Amino acid sequence: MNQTKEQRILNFVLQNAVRGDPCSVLDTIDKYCSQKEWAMNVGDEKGLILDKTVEEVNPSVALELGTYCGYSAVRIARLLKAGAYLLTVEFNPEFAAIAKQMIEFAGVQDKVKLLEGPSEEIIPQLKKKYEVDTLDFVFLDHWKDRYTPDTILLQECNLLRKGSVLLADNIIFPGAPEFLNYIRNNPHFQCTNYPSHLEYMKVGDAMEKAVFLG
Ligand SMILES: Cn1ncc2cc([C@H](O)c3cccc(CNC(=O)c4cc(-c5ccc(F)cc5)cc(O)c4O)c3)ccc21
Ligand SMILES: [Mg+2]
Repeated sequence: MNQTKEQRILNFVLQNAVRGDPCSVLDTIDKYCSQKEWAMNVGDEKGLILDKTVEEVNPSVALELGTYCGYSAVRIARLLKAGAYLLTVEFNPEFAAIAKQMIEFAGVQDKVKLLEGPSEEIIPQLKKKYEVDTLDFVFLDHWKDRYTPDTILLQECNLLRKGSVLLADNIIFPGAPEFLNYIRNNPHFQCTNYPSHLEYMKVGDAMEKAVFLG
């Protein structure tokens, strides 16, 4: 049976990265996806913006929407303080299986809880089923037309508190115009744009940070 691209990425990591070393896993994925097969990981350039935001927020509880192969889950988890954790949501079972192995190989499995299912189902379960009070940090990287409804759902479920930080990928490419319009015209959010480039390409992209004002 032919391997999927995501399986090829995982195998390249298992054979070339250092087990238990998150940075080596990230570097190995970036090497494969820039030299062999492009894939929609946040990548090394936008990854630095993600790193700086996570370090600035220093979250106790973080949420990621769109795990894919686990690249940004590893990227976020490696920066979390003792006792802090990341909940990452993936609805595609193949991607979830790859990400689980990627996260375990990187050695960050104790800091990451991979939740399988669509965000619109998982978000309303976070308080009762996953014992979340509020979220300190949310990374949005799933379907771009879901950024706005899920941001609204997070507010409706009282999962944001004054100072909660959202960071959204792909504001320019593929683009999230409806989200940009929603969040920038919403008085409950303070927005900052971070111009960058599409992962592994010379194409322009950007990330948008939105701080919830309560
Ligand atoms: C509801 N729900 N709940 C959980 C959940 C999880 C998923 C999956 O993880 C998933 C699957 C497919 C696509 C995405 C979104 N990502 C993208 O579409 C993207 C595209 C490109 C790009 C750029 C240039 C191209 F030419 C083509 C694609 C660059 C990027 O960085 C991306 O993030 C996410 C989906 C819906 C989900
Ligand atoms: Mg993305």
